[in-house]
Amino acid sequence: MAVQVGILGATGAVGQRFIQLLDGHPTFEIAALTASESSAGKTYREAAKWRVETQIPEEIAEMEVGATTPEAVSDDVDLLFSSLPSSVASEVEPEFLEAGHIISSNSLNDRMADDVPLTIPEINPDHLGLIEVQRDNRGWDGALIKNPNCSTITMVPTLAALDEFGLDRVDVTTLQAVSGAGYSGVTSMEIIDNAIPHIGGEESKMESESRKLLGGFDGAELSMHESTVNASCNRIPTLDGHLESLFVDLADEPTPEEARAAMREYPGADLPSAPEQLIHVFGDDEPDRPQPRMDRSRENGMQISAGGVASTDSGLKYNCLAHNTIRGAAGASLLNGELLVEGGWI
Ligand SMILES: N[C@@H](CC=O)C(=O)O
Repeated sequence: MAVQVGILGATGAVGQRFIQLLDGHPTFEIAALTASESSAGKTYREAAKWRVETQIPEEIAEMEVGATTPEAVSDDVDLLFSSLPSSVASEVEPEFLEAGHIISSNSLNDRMADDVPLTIPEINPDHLGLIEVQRDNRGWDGALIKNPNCSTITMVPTLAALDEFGLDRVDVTTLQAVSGAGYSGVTSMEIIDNAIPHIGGEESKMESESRKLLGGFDGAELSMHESTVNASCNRIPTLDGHLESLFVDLADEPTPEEARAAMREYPGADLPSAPEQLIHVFGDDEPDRPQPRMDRSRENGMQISAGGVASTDSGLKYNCLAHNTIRGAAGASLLNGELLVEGGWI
């Protein structure tokens, strides 16, 4: 049986990635597309300036776009994906939740709320149990689940793999693609021949979300992971794919070989859109990988890459990379939607 899904904020950059990733999905069928009032009533083709490298699926191009209100979305829709700007999402998502909808959201609001699961299916699927706590607290029948920010998703799988060695401290510097800022987020005059050493709010997101993802859940409450995470975030003129350089302190001082093996062997998830292998790890013979253009599309853009693993005085250093608008945004919400189905929440 197909699961009927809707996309809130379907015309934006991440909304378009949802449409691309849902095309041909084995269980999810798009039944609703919403956008701002000015797009409501138009066909998707009229409402959206399509910017993804594949074509708009024909049946989606002709679908009518609705307003982003619970009244405009049929009760038959089983799952909503949200890629709304957080200022809109913080107003509108509660209205859908009170109307009983289940939302897998990429938006920033509520990611750090104590009763909202922030999940990466391969890392902390057990945190979905927070939905019961959320329903008790908020008194709604719906459910809200969030995925982390793209730059957090890029590094956390590698940290989860290394945590078996006792993760104490992480210092990360990012080189983030322009698509992370959304369409026209950074102008060509600002970014060509340049790098911008500031992305508003990004550092604190990486520092807090990563510790929630790696933290524990005892069935009632979450606890944050005890490590210290320091982030420095930079915008560079790549189109897609966030590259990050990490220095990590690990209590057990693994060798680079042991660290590479832990990352390679870290288990994936048995979900339709999950990569076969979560982390692709480059060896010493390819010290210049991963690279955004070469490695962001591995396993349909859903795989994380790591490389350059080497020892330091207090631990290890390495680089990692992920496709920010696929694995780091729409693909992350999609996987969380698949996790909700697998867990019987839908
Ligand atoms: N906040 C991120 C979004 C991810 O792609 C960024 O600015 O890059």
